[in-house]
Amino acid sequence: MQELAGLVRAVPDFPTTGVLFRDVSPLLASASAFARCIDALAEPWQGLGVQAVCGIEARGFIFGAALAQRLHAGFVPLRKPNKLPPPVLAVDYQLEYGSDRLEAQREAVRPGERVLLVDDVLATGGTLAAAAALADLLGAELVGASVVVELTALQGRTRWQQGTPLHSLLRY
Ligand SMILES: O=P(O)(O)OC[C@H]1O[C@H](OP(=O)(O)OP(=O)(O)O)[C@H](O)[C@@H]1O
Ligand SMILES: Nc1ncnc2[nH]cnc12
Repeated sequence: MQELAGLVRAVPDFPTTGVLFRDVSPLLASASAFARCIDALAEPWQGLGVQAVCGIEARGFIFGAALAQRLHAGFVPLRKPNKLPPPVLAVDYQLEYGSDRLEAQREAVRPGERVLLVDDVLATGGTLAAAAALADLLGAELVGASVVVELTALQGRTRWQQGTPLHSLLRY
């Protein structure tokens, strides 16, 4: 985990002044670190019958697609507005630096399908909470969520639903 942490770059004042951006690009660029990261993300969910991994645009797609393969699950993209053809379901949310909307195709998940949410970073928790609300709208059974980086000072975990597992690999 130490090696993975060393491959997340801290970038001050990006994308706006006052934000310390955690950049996972160096981790992705290392074949061994990326593989270890996917191993570690998959570990808590082995044997829990995850049927679909829902990755959050954009960086959540990278980790989510690889994790879906590792868990022998399908992949469902949760996308920013106006990217998916209709019919879609949508949830609006606030970010550390702005507001946004997540959309999923209405038929993307079968009712009761066991889904796992994946993203690169948990900051204020708005994105992951919106993804959980979207999974609910889709009629999915939410098994839990995994993120690579948790920014603990922003207390995003307090916006996560109690009783549903939320795993993070690296905490700052
Ligand atoms: O916990 P929160 O405060 O909601 O923030 C976390 C979200 O912010 C970033 O995404 P961003 O919207 O910047 O999009 P990107 O992945 O397309 O760069 C990150 O990838 C998470 O999805
Ligand atoms: N500080 C941060 N670094 C990387 N991604 C983020 N998403 C929200 N806040 C972020």
